[in-house]
Amino acid sequence: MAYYPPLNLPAVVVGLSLVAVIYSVRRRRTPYADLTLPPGPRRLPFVGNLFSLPQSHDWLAYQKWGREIGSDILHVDICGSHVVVLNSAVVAAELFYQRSGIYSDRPAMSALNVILGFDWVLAFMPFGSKWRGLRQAFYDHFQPSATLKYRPIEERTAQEFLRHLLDSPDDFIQHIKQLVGSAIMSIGYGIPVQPRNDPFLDTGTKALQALNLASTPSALILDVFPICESAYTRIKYNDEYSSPEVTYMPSWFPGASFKWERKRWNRHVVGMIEDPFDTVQSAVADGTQVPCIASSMLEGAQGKRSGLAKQIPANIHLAGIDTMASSLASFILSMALHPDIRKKAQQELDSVLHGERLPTFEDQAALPYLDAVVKEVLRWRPAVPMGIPHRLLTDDEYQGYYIPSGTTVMGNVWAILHDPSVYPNPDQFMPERFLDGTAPDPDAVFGFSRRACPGQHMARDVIWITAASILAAFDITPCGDVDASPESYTSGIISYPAPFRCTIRTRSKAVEALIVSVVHMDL
Ligand code: HEM
Repeated sequence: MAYYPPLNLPAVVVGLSLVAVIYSVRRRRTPYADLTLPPGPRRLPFVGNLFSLPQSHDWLAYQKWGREIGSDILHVDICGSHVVVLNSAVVAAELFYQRSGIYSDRPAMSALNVILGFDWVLAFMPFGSKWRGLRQAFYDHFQPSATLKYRPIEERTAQEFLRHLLDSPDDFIQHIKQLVGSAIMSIGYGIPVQPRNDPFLDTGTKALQALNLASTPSALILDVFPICESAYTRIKYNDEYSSPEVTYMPSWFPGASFKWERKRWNRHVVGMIEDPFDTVQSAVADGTQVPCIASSMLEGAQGKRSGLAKQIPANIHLAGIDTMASSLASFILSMALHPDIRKKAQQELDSVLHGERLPTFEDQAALPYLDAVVKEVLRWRPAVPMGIPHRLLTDDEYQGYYIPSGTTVMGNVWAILHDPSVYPNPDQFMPERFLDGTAPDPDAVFGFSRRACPGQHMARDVIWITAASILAAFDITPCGDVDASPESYTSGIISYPAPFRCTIRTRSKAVEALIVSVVHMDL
């Protein structure tokens, strides 16, 4: 549940008005002065759209505004700070892909980067040399051919998940988190996780709570102020992580309540990157380490020198855990609500496995319908529906509109994947759309261009093998009324289904025996 700290309203208005004046003076000096900004909702003087910003489910509000205005590019003004929202695949391609050199930066996200200490997170780093180095190292471990190495771990964790489901099917959400956490900790650190209250996963959960907290509108207001811009510039160009501007900011300053939040959350943010890495270092020293990304990087000179060995696995943990858990929860929800689709996917699985074994990645080519089901889950309920904001590096002109340097540019993943001209009847769950070649793959779910999710191949694999394993072994039916409406999902960077109940039963005694025989040795 997001927590919104109280705002000091008069201070907000005075501060923001000052910023608005600065921005309007800046604007008049540009060669784009005659062009208009993209269309958007009506703005008030100085504060712009500050008071009409969506309070929740931004992706739905921006989709609606776009339809009302009749434009798939929208402009929103927050006290002179510009936000542009892209509601279609075409505009996202033309800006994010064709002009990637200027549309791949990130906004300052001061509450996250400067105050809470998330400056090691690739997803929040400015477009620059530090980002490039980490992204390249990430790519080395997560390009398609490299991710094949992780498949045995993913198959094993999916089988363990079946065993947990067999023991306590009602706790399926807890088991999903355990499954994803187990895969990530094995691949990243070679560390097995505890069945309950695992210390590393618990620290990660708290750090992710802090992340949600610092992504609320009141925290993002910090970015409107030049003082934060200055702190950000130091980080960007001088590789500095301390920021006196923010540290000495008075407590009445809008958004500054996050300074005090630092005390509460920073130890979890730091613990998430330090604790498992310390464990790996000790195990390497005494020769007991299991091969994993952290240990392989520690063996390489580059990883040792630059801290990459610490940052890469922590980034997998932070970026991978809730995103994959959300998608798997949506998969279970979609299967509970669509028994015909579930049965069709199970028939396909039965024709390949004959009830004699559990699925492996070798079966993937023979299961096109299941593949389409997984794509439809990603499209129907995208885990990061508003994407992660990009930032424009220079002034730009598009379709006769002026887009100022520093604009925050959001690809509305939800609107793109629910565009009826690309995905007819977008609100319906219809895997068939991916079988007849009419619908493009829902790649936007993983973001755009140079910032697109580098973990997407692993994510697709984990979701696929888990979906195949569940359907091979279990029937899923709803318990009472289940609400899967877009509004029932949580708001925030990562969106999850509201808690729901369903009945998960093994399909036969034979498959039950199969699960026990495959997994009992590992538990
Ligand atoms: C269903 C699962 C996932 C979804 C829906 C997802 C989605 C996204 C999205 C939308 C972005 C932002 C892209 C942009 O800015 O345009 C992103 C970035 C990122 N993702 Fe994922 N992700 C998933 C799983 C993973 C996993 C498993 C990992 C790690 C192995 C990962 C690592 C990252 C990283 C490091 C970034 C930052 C990239 C950058 O800023 O350069 N993600 N992801």
